[in-house]
Amino acid sequence: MATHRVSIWSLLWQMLSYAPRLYGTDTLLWLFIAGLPAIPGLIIREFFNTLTAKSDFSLSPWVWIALFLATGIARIVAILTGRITKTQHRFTMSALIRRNLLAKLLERPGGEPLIASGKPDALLSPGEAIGFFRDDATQIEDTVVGTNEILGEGLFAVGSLLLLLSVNAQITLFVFLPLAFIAALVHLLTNRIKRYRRASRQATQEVTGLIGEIFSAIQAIQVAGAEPTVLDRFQRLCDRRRQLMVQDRFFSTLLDSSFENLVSLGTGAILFFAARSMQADASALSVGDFALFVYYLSYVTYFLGFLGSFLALSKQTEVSFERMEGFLGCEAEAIASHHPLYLPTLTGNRPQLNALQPPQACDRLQALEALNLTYRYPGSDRGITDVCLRLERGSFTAITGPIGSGKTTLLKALIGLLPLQAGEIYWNAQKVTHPHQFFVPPRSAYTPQVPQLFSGTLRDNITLGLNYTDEQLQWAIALAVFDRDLAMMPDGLDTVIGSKGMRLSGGQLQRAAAARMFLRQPELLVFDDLSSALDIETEQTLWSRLFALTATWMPTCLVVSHRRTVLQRADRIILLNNGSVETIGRFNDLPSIYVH
Ligand SMILES: Nc1ncnc2c1ncn2[C@@H]1O[C@H](COP(=O)(O)OP(=O)(O)OP(=O)(O)O)[C@@H](O)[C@H]1O
Repeated sequence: MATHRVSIWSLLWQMLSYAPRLYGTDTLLWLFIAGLPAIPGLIIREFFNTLTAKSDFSLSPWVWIALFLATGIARIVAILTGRITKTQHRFTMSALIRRNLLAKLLERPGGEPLIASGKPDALLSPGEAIGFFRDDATQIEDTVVGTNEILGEGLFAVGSLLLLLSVNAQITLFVFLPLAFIAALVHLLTNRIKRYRRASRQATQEVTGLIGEIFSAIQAIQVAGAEPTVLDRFQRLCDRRRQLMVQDRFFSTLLDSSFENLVSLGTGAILFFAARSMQADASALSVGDFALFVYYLSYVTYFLGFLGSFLALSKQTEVSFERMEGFLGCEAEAIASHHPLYLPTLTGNRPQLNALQPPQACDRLQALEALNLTYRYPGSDRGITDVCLRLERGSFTAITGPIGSGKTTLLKALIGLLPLQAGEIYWNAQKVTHPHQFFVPPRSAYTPQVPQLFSGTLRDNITLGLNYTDEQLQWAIALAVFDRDLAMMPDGLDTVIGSKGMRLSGGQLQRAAAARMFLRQPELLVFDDLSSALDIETEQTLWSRLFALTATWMPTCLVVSHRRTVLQRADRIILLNNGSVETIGRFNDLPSIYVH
């Protein structure tokens, strides 16, 4: 969990030092874009002074007009180029945030529920989590890329201010009046700015979450005839979001317009005093000086309004970082940390990603021991308590027990998909300190009750991008008893299996996921209820093929099952009840009610 708050400015600095050359080029261009309008002011002064015969240059007014147009064209070219660098920098910034968010999410134990703001009762659906990748990443992107615009505008505002001071210092000092008001206003309203932003983000998250749930449960909604109820809830959430978004936007716009009005009032006051001073002493300000004053004043005042909006934006960006800290349970610096992104460069070069290599062999599993494993789901007393188990090399251990007795929780806690609240795990008598990083191929592989497959080809789903030969693939597929199914697929391994593997049956999904495990030849195979999707014969064939291999590869198996044939085959059975071990033994040791 985040322990100290890092300042938003230090985070922005961290972000913009990620691509210094790109940022530098973009900043230069924006200095140009912001600075070029300063030149017409001087031209205008000389133009008017030429007309009133007070110019030091004896040039025709047409020369000034031509120069005026040339500056305009130069600015258009700078803006066009600046747009290219700005776009590149913009997407680099949000890509870095998204990359870090994803990396942090993948570092977490995979089975741990997603929670917002570190509160166990604020569970998040995957749809809700998308808000961090979309809205918060974009918010940060906007602020980072806004820094060089504010820098450009600021630099030239300071230049203009110096010029104004040289023309008439007394009048110019009034410029600082609106600035003081703006700073005070932002300071005073910081909490409110952040509160409104938090509420609107939360409401958006809820709507996105419900959309995600509706899409994943569309069939269940139709079967239950729940469309009106779901739509009603959707409408209520949308209404709430509308109100909170309007509140947030209204407040931001109100702030922006307050800044502009403050600035306009300041401008009015300055012009009033300038006019009075001209009336009192005609030599104090020439017509050209007055024109120059008006021109540069708008330049300074525009910056003041912009600065006010940027300060408010930075407060809203603080909310984005705080939300991400709460969601990921890490410091904000980690969210802005530097890592390669492999994005195409401005010149179109696309950096090459290193090809992923299959996992290398690890130390052989001789014995896996777990002592007093305990995990209870956040905000409930359900889970597992003080579970001990020992798996010997090449053994076949089955976990069984009534529905909800904690079988899945035990598997997940053992292999680090859920963070342990108590207990210890030993691999060959060595303590495992980070199970979620340790129990991955080639040490261990796991197939959950509902395996996760992705839209793509069968080959991609089994290899997951690693370099395996077709021969290795065919071997793993045959081992998973998927060979006959594959033979009937017209495109073979290149068959596209649809979103989440929806074109496969439940049994095919399970066996495709099993092939993915076998391909990596892990020391430990963990299956959660393979029996639920396979008929007895197919499951028997799978185990027989697996055990026939012991000469080349001797995996240790830990499986959840209720099936009699599996329990009879098991070297050891762990019977769970209500989250605790009731019996450990062999098939004949089980109480008769558990033997189907
Ligand atoms: N994410 C969760 N949040 C809160 N409670 C949960 C969560 N997941 C599971 N539980 C509860 O923890 C207990 C153990 O669940 P678990 O899924 O481990 O049981 P199981 O024995 O695998 O059940 P089944 O045979 O139905 O697969 C159950 O009472 C369940 O309701």
